[in-house]
Amino acid sequence: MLILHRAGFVDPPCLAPIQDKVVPGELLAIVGPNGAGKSTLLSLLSGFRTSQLGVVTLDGRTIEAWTPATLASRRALVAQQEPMGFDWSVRDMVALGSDPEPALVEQLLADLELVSLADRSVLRLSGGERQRVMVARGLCQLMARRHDGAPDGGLLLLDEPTSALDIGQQQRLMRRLRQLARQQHMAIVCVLHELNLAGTYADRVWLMEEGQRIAGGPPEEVLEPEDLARIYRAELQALARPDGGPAWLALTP
Ligand SMILES: Nc1ncnc2c1ncn2[C@@H]1O[C@H](COP(=O)(O)OP(=O)(O)OP(=O)(O)O)[C@@H](O)[C@H]1O
Repeated sequence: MLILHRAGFVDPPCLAPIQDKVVPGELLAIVGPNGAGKSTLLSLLSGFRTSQLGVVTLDGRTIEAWTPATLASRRALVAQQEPMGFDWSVRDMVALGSDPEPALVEQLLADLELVSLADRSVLRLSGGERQRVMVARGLCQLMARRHDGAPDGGLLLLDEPTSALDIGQQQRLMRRLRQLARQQHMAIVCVLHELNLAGTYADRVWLMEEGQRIAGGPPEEVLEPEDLARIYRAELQALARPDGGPAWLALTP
């Protein structure tokens, strides 16, 4: 489990202290306008930047105390627009750095709808295909390196994983991530711009504004149409859902 103990940054990009945890089995969405600090927060959660205020602990140890190799077995970060590097095949890219069982790679290729592309060079993919390859690679990193004593499925951090996906791919990816969080007992954190995806699939939502997490909780509590219209400076129409979940949000013409 990852716990933020009033962790944050004072040097730019700044992040006001956050006290919260990310729990195995949950899908957590981070939302907020451009420049609100979502990627900055991911750099804190991943340990790529060290907290300058409180501390971040993973499985009870400060994140800096982990060696790179053991940390890589417990958390994976898929950044926005990761470089593809060399002329690897999709299958090799998914497995890169993880030494997985071949069956795991084939399973992930099937899960992310990449089977027909498995032997193609990653340099010859569309934007959405590339995005799914990098999500599969992040999952492979955690699932291949899982050791017997691991308390849970680890922490997967995804920065805008749906930004290049069509609506069908968005739906299938978000459903699969939610299912993997449950089945693998994995904590999955997604930065999302599409608020309806956060409202539909996330167990909890953190809302960022100007370097602060201003709300955190179940989607129906955090995704308040009036607050969102103000924060995003957008004119929104809120449509009630029959199941009583958070309202669907549409842009007014
Ligand atoms: N190295 C840096 N030095 C100073 N400020 C930075 C640096 N990197 C980012 N920033 C600023 O910090 C703020 C937060 O950036 P961040 O990338 O976390 O936002 P974001 O919420 O992920 O935005 P987006 O939705 O556009 O991806 C922005 O105002 C950005 O300009």
